[in-house]
Amino acid sequence: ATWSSINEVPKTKWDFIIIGGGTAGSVLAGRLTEDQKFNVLVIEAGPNNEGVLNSIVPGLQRRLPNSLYDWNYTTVPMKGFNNRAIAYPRGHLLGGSSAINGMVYTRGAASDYDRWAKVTGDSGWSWNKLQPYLDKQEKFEPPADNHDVTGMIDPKVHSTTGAVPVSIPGFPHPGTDEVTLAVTKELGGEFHYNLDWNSGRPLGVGWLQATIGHDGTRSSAATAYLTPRVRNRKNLHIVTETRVTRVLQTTGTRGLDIRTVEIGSPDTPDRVLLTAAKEVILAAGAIGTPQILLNSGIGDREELEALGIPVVLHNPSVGQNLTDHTLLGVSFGLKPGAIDQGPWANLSFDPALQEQALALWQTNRTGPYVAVVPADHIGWVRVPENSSIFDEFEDRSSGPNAAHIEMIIGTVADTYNTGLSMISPASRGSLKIQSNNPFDDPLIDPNFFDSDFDVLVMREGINAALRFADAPVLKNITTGILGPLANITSDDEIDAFIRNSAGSAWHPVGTTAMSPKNAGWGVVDPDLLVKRVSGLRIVDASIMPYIPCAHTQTPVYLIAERAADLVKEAWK
Ligand SMILES: Cc1cc2nc3c(=O)[nH]c(=O)nc-3n(C[C@H](O)[C@H](O)[C@H](O)COP(=O)(O)OP(=O)(O)OC[C@H]3O[C@@H](n4cnc5c(N)ncnc54)[C@H](O)[C@@H]3O)c2cc1C
Repeated sequence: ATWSSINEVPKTKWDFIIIGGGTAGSVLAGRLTEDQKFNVLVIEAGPNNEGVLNSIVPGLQRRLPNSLYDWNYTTVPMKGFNNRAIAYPRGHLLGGSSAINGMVYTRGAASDYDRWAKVTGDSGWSWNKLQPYLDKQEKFEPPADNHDVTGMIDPKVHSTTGAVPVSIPGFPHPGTDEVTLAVTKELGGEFHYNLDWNSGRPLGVGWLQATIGHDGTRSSAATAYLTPRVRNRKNLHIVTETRVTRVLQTTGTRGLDIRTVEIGSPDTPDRVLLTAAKEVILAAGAIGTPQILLNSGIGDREELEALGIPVVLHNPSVGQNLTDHTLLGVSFGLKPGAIDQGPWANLSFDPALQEQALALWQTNRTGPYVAVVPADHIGWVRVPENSSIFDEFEDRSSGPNAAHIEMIIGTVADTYNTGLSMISPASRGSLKIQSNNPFDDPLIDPNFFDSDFDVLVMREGINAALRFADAPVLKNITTGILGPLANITSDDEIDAFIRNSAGSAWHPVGTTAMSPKNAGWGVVDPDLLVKRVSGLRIVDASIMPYIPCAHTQTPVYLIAERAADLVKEAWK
């Protein structure tokens, strides 16, 4: 059942307490309670996801950041961003960030996972060994408008039997799509048509896939794994609007046995303590998880002591290695009438059209709101092999089939857009706490563009967008690049523009990274148990040692699906 106060939850013996009912937490809750002998409690800080219209209708996604369903964080000012601080949304409801995200469904390159396997010494994290978990995770369905997807995806690399409905856009944009596909034919090479970039070999341009199924509705970890049937299980209890402040040594145990969870609210000094018989599983995400560990005295000794927090375990890796992708919009003007965009061309700006789109969605799940944005393709490209970048810097991508840059391609009104993401970053940031008050916001420092490599690759991304737009079919109908890039040519000016304009793709990972079992760095072992502690596991985006060249929800789903098996195996 789902409750909204810890006082309502029946008192019982919990085998597992999951902190955070987000993307990973929902998967774990659903999978662990398949075994009736496990009694599971999920504690989620945000509200229930059920009935939250903005989270249900894909086209209303943009209303979720900076709302009640967002933690509403801001980063620290970042030097590489010319001292800009930026908003940093994180999901604050059941389903977590999967319930507020952009729904793009990407897996990255096979070599991204093989790199995890290599650095952790656990082949279980390799692309091949993770395939069964992809099968359990994905439920590929026909798109909302039922169009034939032959030639638009490779069915061999998709599962139709997993938990999370996935499809390609159910409201395509024929005029734009025709142009984009014509570019792939004209240019080929780095922009060749890739039938399915979710095959482990992403390079090229192919159709966008999203966690939106046949019903034109967002699938989140909560809608897919915490279905009404699952919530009815006697061995699953979910409590929302309840915040975990710390994890604690369990009374009567020796060594560092941490299976006790402290719940609190800023409105009262009262705290509730709950203990799990088997494990506490931290799934509070790349920001929440290290924050709870630091509040609990697990982190760098000197920094904790400076805040007056008693040190439980000295581990300077906690909160380090924060890695994220940067984003930069690059647009080209379209000649009037060059692409027939139908009646919805101004949807993004026109409230009357937005009302019509919502009405259509509500009537029969059709219209533009079955998709999140009017973009139907993604291109994945590499910096050319002969680029001088590699004279100075080592390549940070996971291998020759991994991408450095992502281009999200579509049109809005009279602009043809290539949203660029720098997805092979060298920069690493950190997550720290600013006081011993667990309710204070953490200090989030993605440290974007700390490394010049990242700026140079982003500049190469702009060059790639220019090469793309130079295809005759596009060149004929566009008026050139828009914004400041139209008037600047020197590398220094371009770099300044990048540092002044880029944002985040909202993909923070790596703040409690996994490392080999006896490594002197890292926070969790390859089985995701916290090093030098018993009873405490971490399952979420924090454990990634490297960020994949992918939007991060699918990698999190894979981590959580495998983790569920690791936990079941440990307690069978
Ligand atoms: C705006 C936005 C757009 C994105 N777009 C995409 C996209 O299009 N495609 C994609 O693949 N990825 C996208 N991502 C990234 C992706 O959604 C995340 O990487 C992924 O969902 C993270 O999963 P997680 O389980 O690690 O954390 P989350 O899903 O964030 O879950 C953490 C949960 O823990 C809860 N929690 C935190 N602290 C506490 C506490 N102290 N007590 C109790 N509960 C707590 C949170 O409320 C949350 O529910 C986007 C993210 C955002 C924010």
